[in-house]
Amino acid sequence: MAVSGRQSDVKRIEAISEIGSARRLVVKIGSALLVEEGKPAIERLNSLAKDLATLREQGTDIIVVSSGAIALGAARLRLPKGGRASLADAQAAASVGQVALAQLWAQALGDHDILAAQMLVTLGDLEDRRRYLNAAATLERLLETGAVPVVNENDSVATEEIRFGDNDRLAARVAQAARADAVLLLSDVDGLFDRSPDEAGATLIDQVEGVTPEILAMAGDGSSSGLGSGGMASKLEAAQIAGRAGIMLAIINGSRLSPIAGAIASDRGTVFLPVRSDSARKAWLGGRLARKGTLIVDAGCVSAIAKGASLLAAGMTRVEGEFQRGDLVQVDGPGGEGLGQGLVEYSAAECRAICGLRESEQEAKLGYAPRAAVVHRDHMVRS
Ligand SMILES: Nc1ncnc2c1ncn2[C@@H]1O[C@H](COP(=O)(O)OP(=O)(O)O)[C@@H](O)[C@H]1O
Ligand SMILES: N[C@@H](CCC(=O)OP(=O)(O)O)C(=O)O
Repeated sequence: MAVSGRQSDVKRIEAISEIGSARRLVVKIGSALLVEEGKPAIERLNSLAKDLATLREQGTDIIVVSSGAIALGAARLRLPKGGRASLADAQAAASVGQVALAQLWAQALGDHDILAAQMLVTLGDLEDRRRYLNAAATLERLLETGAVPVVNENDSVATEEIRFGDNDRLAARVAQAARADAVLLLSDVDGLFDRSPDEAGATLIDQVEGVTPEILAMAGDGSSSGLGSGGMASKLEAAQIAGRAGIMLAIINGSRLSPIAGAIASDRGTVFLPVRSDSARKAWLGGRLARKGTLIVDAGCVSAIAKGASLLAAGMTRVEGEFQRGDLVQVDGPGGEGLGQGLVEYSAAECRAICGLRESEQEAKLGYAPRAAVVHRDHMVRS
């Protein structure tokens, strides 16, 4: 069973109307769509399950990423603020709500003779390469058996600093792990608008090629519709993660009945075209989220990195954060512009000691022969 290797077996899909031809599809549904006033939105869930069953009959593997545990659990436990008043509340609510959520999916998919398989993951499960490959293998096996994995974050154990918090980025990471061709994020809006859809004159963007700073600005402060946590900002981050892995991502309106069939028929929504197809390992690295620190580099280093060179100590001007050798760090240019991220070859203290030094000057500071680079190009992914 191949779970690593290149992403080249991902089929290139460029329009919502082509979703039906996807070999493997991840569909994410948010809390706001699945839970209404503390109760499951059964009609919507059943209609979505019917769409998913149709796609499966046509030969598309389906993975569901479903939010809603906290919202459902909070209503059952009568917790304030939808269970989000504190981390402890959210974790308790998720424990109670996840049982209900799994039952709902088992029933909705079961009506179409499809077995639902619950899979709860934490950020750490997908950040560590070995655990990531293990999760990938589980997904692969489940799909082989014909079950539909229903994935959610394991909210009852995930801690604040190391959690996704939104299921948009989780969906993109799952798509990468499963080598899916496309991700559909179901929202309560038709897609990405050029400004908040509540503002007069807001226009739907049909297609995005590369999530630029201008595109990111359209999501505003990232606030969401209420029950959810990610807002449009986390959907754009998800698009970046998927795009880097060569996977198309689309945002469509999930509030209507038969949302996927409707979006395929009308081709309405926002499509984020895959920007490149990194190797599976580089795509995994680029999609990692838990950065431990930042290395700031000078203009010369910016152009060297742009040409594919490694990050050398001589080009480093500042080191932020505390990290150990092998940790993931962000790499920024002199103006704070994000250049990429990679696995660092030194601890933060060692980086500070050799910051700005040439190779010949480093040994005296380190007490041992310096390594080839601070971040080697093979372990760096550009933004
Ligand atoms: N530029 C934008 N385009 C579309 N929606 C936006 C934009 N800026 C902010 N939003 C808000 O993002 C919300 C969708 O995110 P969210 O509520 O987190 O959904 P979900 O719970 O489905 O993940 C929309 O209802 C809208 O209010
Ligand atoms: N994992 C959480 C959902 C996180 C979240 O709020 O996601 P979303 O509603 O998609 O913005 C839950 O099941 O309640």
